[in-house]
Amino acid sequence: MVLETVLVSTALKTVGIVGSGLWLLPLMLAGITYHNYNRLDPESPPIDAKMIQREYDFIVVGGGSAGAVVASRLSEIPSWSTLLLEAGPDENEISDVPSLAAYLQLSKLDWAYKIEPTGRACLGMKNGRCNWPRGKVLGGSSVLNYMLYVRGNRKDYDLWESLGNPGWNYEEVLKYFKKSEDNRNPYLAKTDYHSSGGYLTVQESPWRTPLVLAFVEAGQEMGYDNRDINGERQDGFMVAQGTIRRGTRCSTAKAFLRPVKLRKNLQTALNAHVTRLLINPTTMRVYGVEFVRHGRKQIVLARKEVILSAGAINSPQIMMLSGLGPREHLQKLGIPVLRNLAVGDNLQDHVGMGGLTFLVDKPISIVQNRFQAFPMTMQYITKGKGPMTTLGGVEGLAFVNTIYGNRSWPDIQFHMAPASINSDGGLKVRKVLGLTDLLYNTVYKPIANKDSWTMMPLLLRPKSRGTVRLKSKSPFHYPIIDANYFAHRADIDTLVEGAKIAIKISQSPVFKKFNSRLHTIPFPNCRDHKFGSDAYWECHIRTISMTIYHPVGTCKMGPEWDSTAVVDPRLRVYGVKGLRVIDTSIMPTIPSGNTNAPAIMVGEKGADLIKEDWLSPKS
Ligand SMILES: Cc1cc2nc3c(=O)[nH]c(=O)nc-3n(C[C@H](O)[C@H](O)[C@H](O)COP(=O)(O)OP(=O)(O)OC[C@H]3O[C@@H](n4cnc5c(N)ncnc54)[C@H](O)[C@@H]3O)c2cc1C
Repeated sequence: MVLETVLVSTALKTVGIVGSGLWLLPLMLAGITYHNYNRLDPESPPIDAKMIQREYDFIVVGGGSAGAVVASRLSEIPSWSTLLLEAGPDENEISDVPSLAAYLQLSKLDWAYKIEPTGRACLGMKNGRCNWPRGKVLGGSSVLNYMLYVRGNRKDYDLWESLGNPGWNYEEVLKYFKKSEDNRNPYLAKTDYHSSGGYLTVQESPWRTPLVLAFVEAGQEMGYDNRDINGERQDGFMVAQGTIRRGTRCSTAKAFLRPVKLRKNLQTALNAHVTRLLINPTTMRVYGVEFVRHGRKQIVLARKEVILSAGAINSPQIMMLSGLGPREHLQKLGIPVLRNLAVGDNLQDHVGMGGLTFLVDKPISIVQNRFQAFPMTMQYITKGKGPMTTLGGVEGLAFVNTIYGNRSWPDIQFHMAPASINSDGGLKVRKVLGLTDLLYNTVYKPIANKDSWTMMPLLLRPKSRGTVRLKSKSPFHYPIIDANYFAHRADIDTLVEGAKIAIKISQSPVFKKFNSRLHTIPFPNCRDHKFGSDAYWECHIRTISMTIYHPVGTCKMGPEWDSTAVVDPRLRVYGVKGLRVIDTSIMPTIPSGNTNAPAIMVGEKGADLIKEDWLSPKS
């Protein structure tokens, strides 16, 4: 009876989260419950604090990739008390499953943002607007992400330091990447660039298709090495590493918060939406935050500091709601300006070309309706193996350079997946992308459920810059996000070159074994251009302009003389006492690679900066 109740309630809860179209859920949930997964897991979920004290030493706003790290590390000091406020709930059984990553988008664990239409990008999405998922859950976007573990290029961090940020060069940040890491692939763990024993588990998915091996071999045929792209050099091809543990997702909440949940000096409050900072306008000191929890407005005070780790959209939103931001914008909304700062500027994201599809003749790709629910689910539950452990479908990664880049600092990344938009028969992927019916029905429906694979060329260092602005004074109105993709001509030119390299890779001899060929139904809005010409690829890129969800830069770190800087190199907000920002928004330029590991690195380093500032004899 107890078992049945648990099953039914978990199933109902989950179906509410991911929709009812998922045929394998009941089976999976039965298996998970039968094996009493929670009890076997040495790290059971964190404790949601019912009662919140009046005052803490530190308040961390947002328990995402960076915030979870900050809260965990601050609570290592027994005499400091820390409160972590997170707007979303805890993770669930579905978010644990690596292959179901896309199913979390547009669910209640997603802020479900959309960017403004520009007419230059996202033309194949409904109303010309791309979806911008962000995790609204403990663990933040590390719960929604595709788990790819990528650090970026050493030159990214050397650049940060050269912009006036001492302590942020590659050698310095490498220490922090390694501090977090527990790499479980021995061939990587033993190198100088990786480590074992940290909180964050990193390993390859235990399952792969022959297509990823062909991808790596094709890279070699093109003159690129099969190498650890997080190691000495970045250019090359490899089977992806991911933040997974025993075949399931290792979010930052699992990695950094669960092991320390019994510490008396750390409290975590879920479903606590921070609405503004409390700032004394005379002293310009932040002394607490206001938040809404279960419909009730509350305040909590900070003795030492408030740390904003709400991510690249919400950290600037909270600052602007509190009177810290661009003067004219705040005045227009009637928000008293406490400090004129370039908050919300400098928005950068990796935009890529989605939908490039190659068909193959052999049954070697991921085709949703071919996978057998029962054996696949049992393999996942009992052994942590099989297709359900694939990193959101992505198997291979590569860094290459176009004619505009160079080998030591590649300008294009490829994500290779043994599936494409057609592989689930139109059930989910087209929806999370927000594709128009015309585009899907014309191009992808004719090949629905056919064996295929994709490569997504991604622009690593865009020149275009966007903004985040408030829609209104209400903390519950979504901010206006203008990604401003392709404002700069060079961005589109580089991506077109990336597309051509991708096609060359797909034509290499190794892929011929599978009779791999480009899917050539033209996009309806691109028919005026000759298929395969530069102009056609440009039109394709502007039609399925794909974010891979890496917004950064909106509370830029920089030296005092840089008028666009919001935080100093110790991540303290200029002109305000007791306030730091520690998340992807501080990045002055976007790293050349996926941003989760860099966000965790920022969390690690940020926590150490706080410790240095409060514990050194001088302070
Ligand atoms: C769908 C998707 C796929 C991705 N795939 C990858 C990948 O494979 N590899 C990779 O490296 N990167 C990936 N990324 C990017 C990566 O996950 C992010 O860059 C990283 O998680 C950002 O970390 P953060 O700490 O800046 O913000 P987040 O992790 O987003 O954390 C912000 C937290 O603050 C909370 N919050 C926001 N506002 C408030 C408020 N007002 N009050 C209280 N709490 C608040 C949020 O709910 C959230 O928990 C992906 C991202 C997404 C969305």
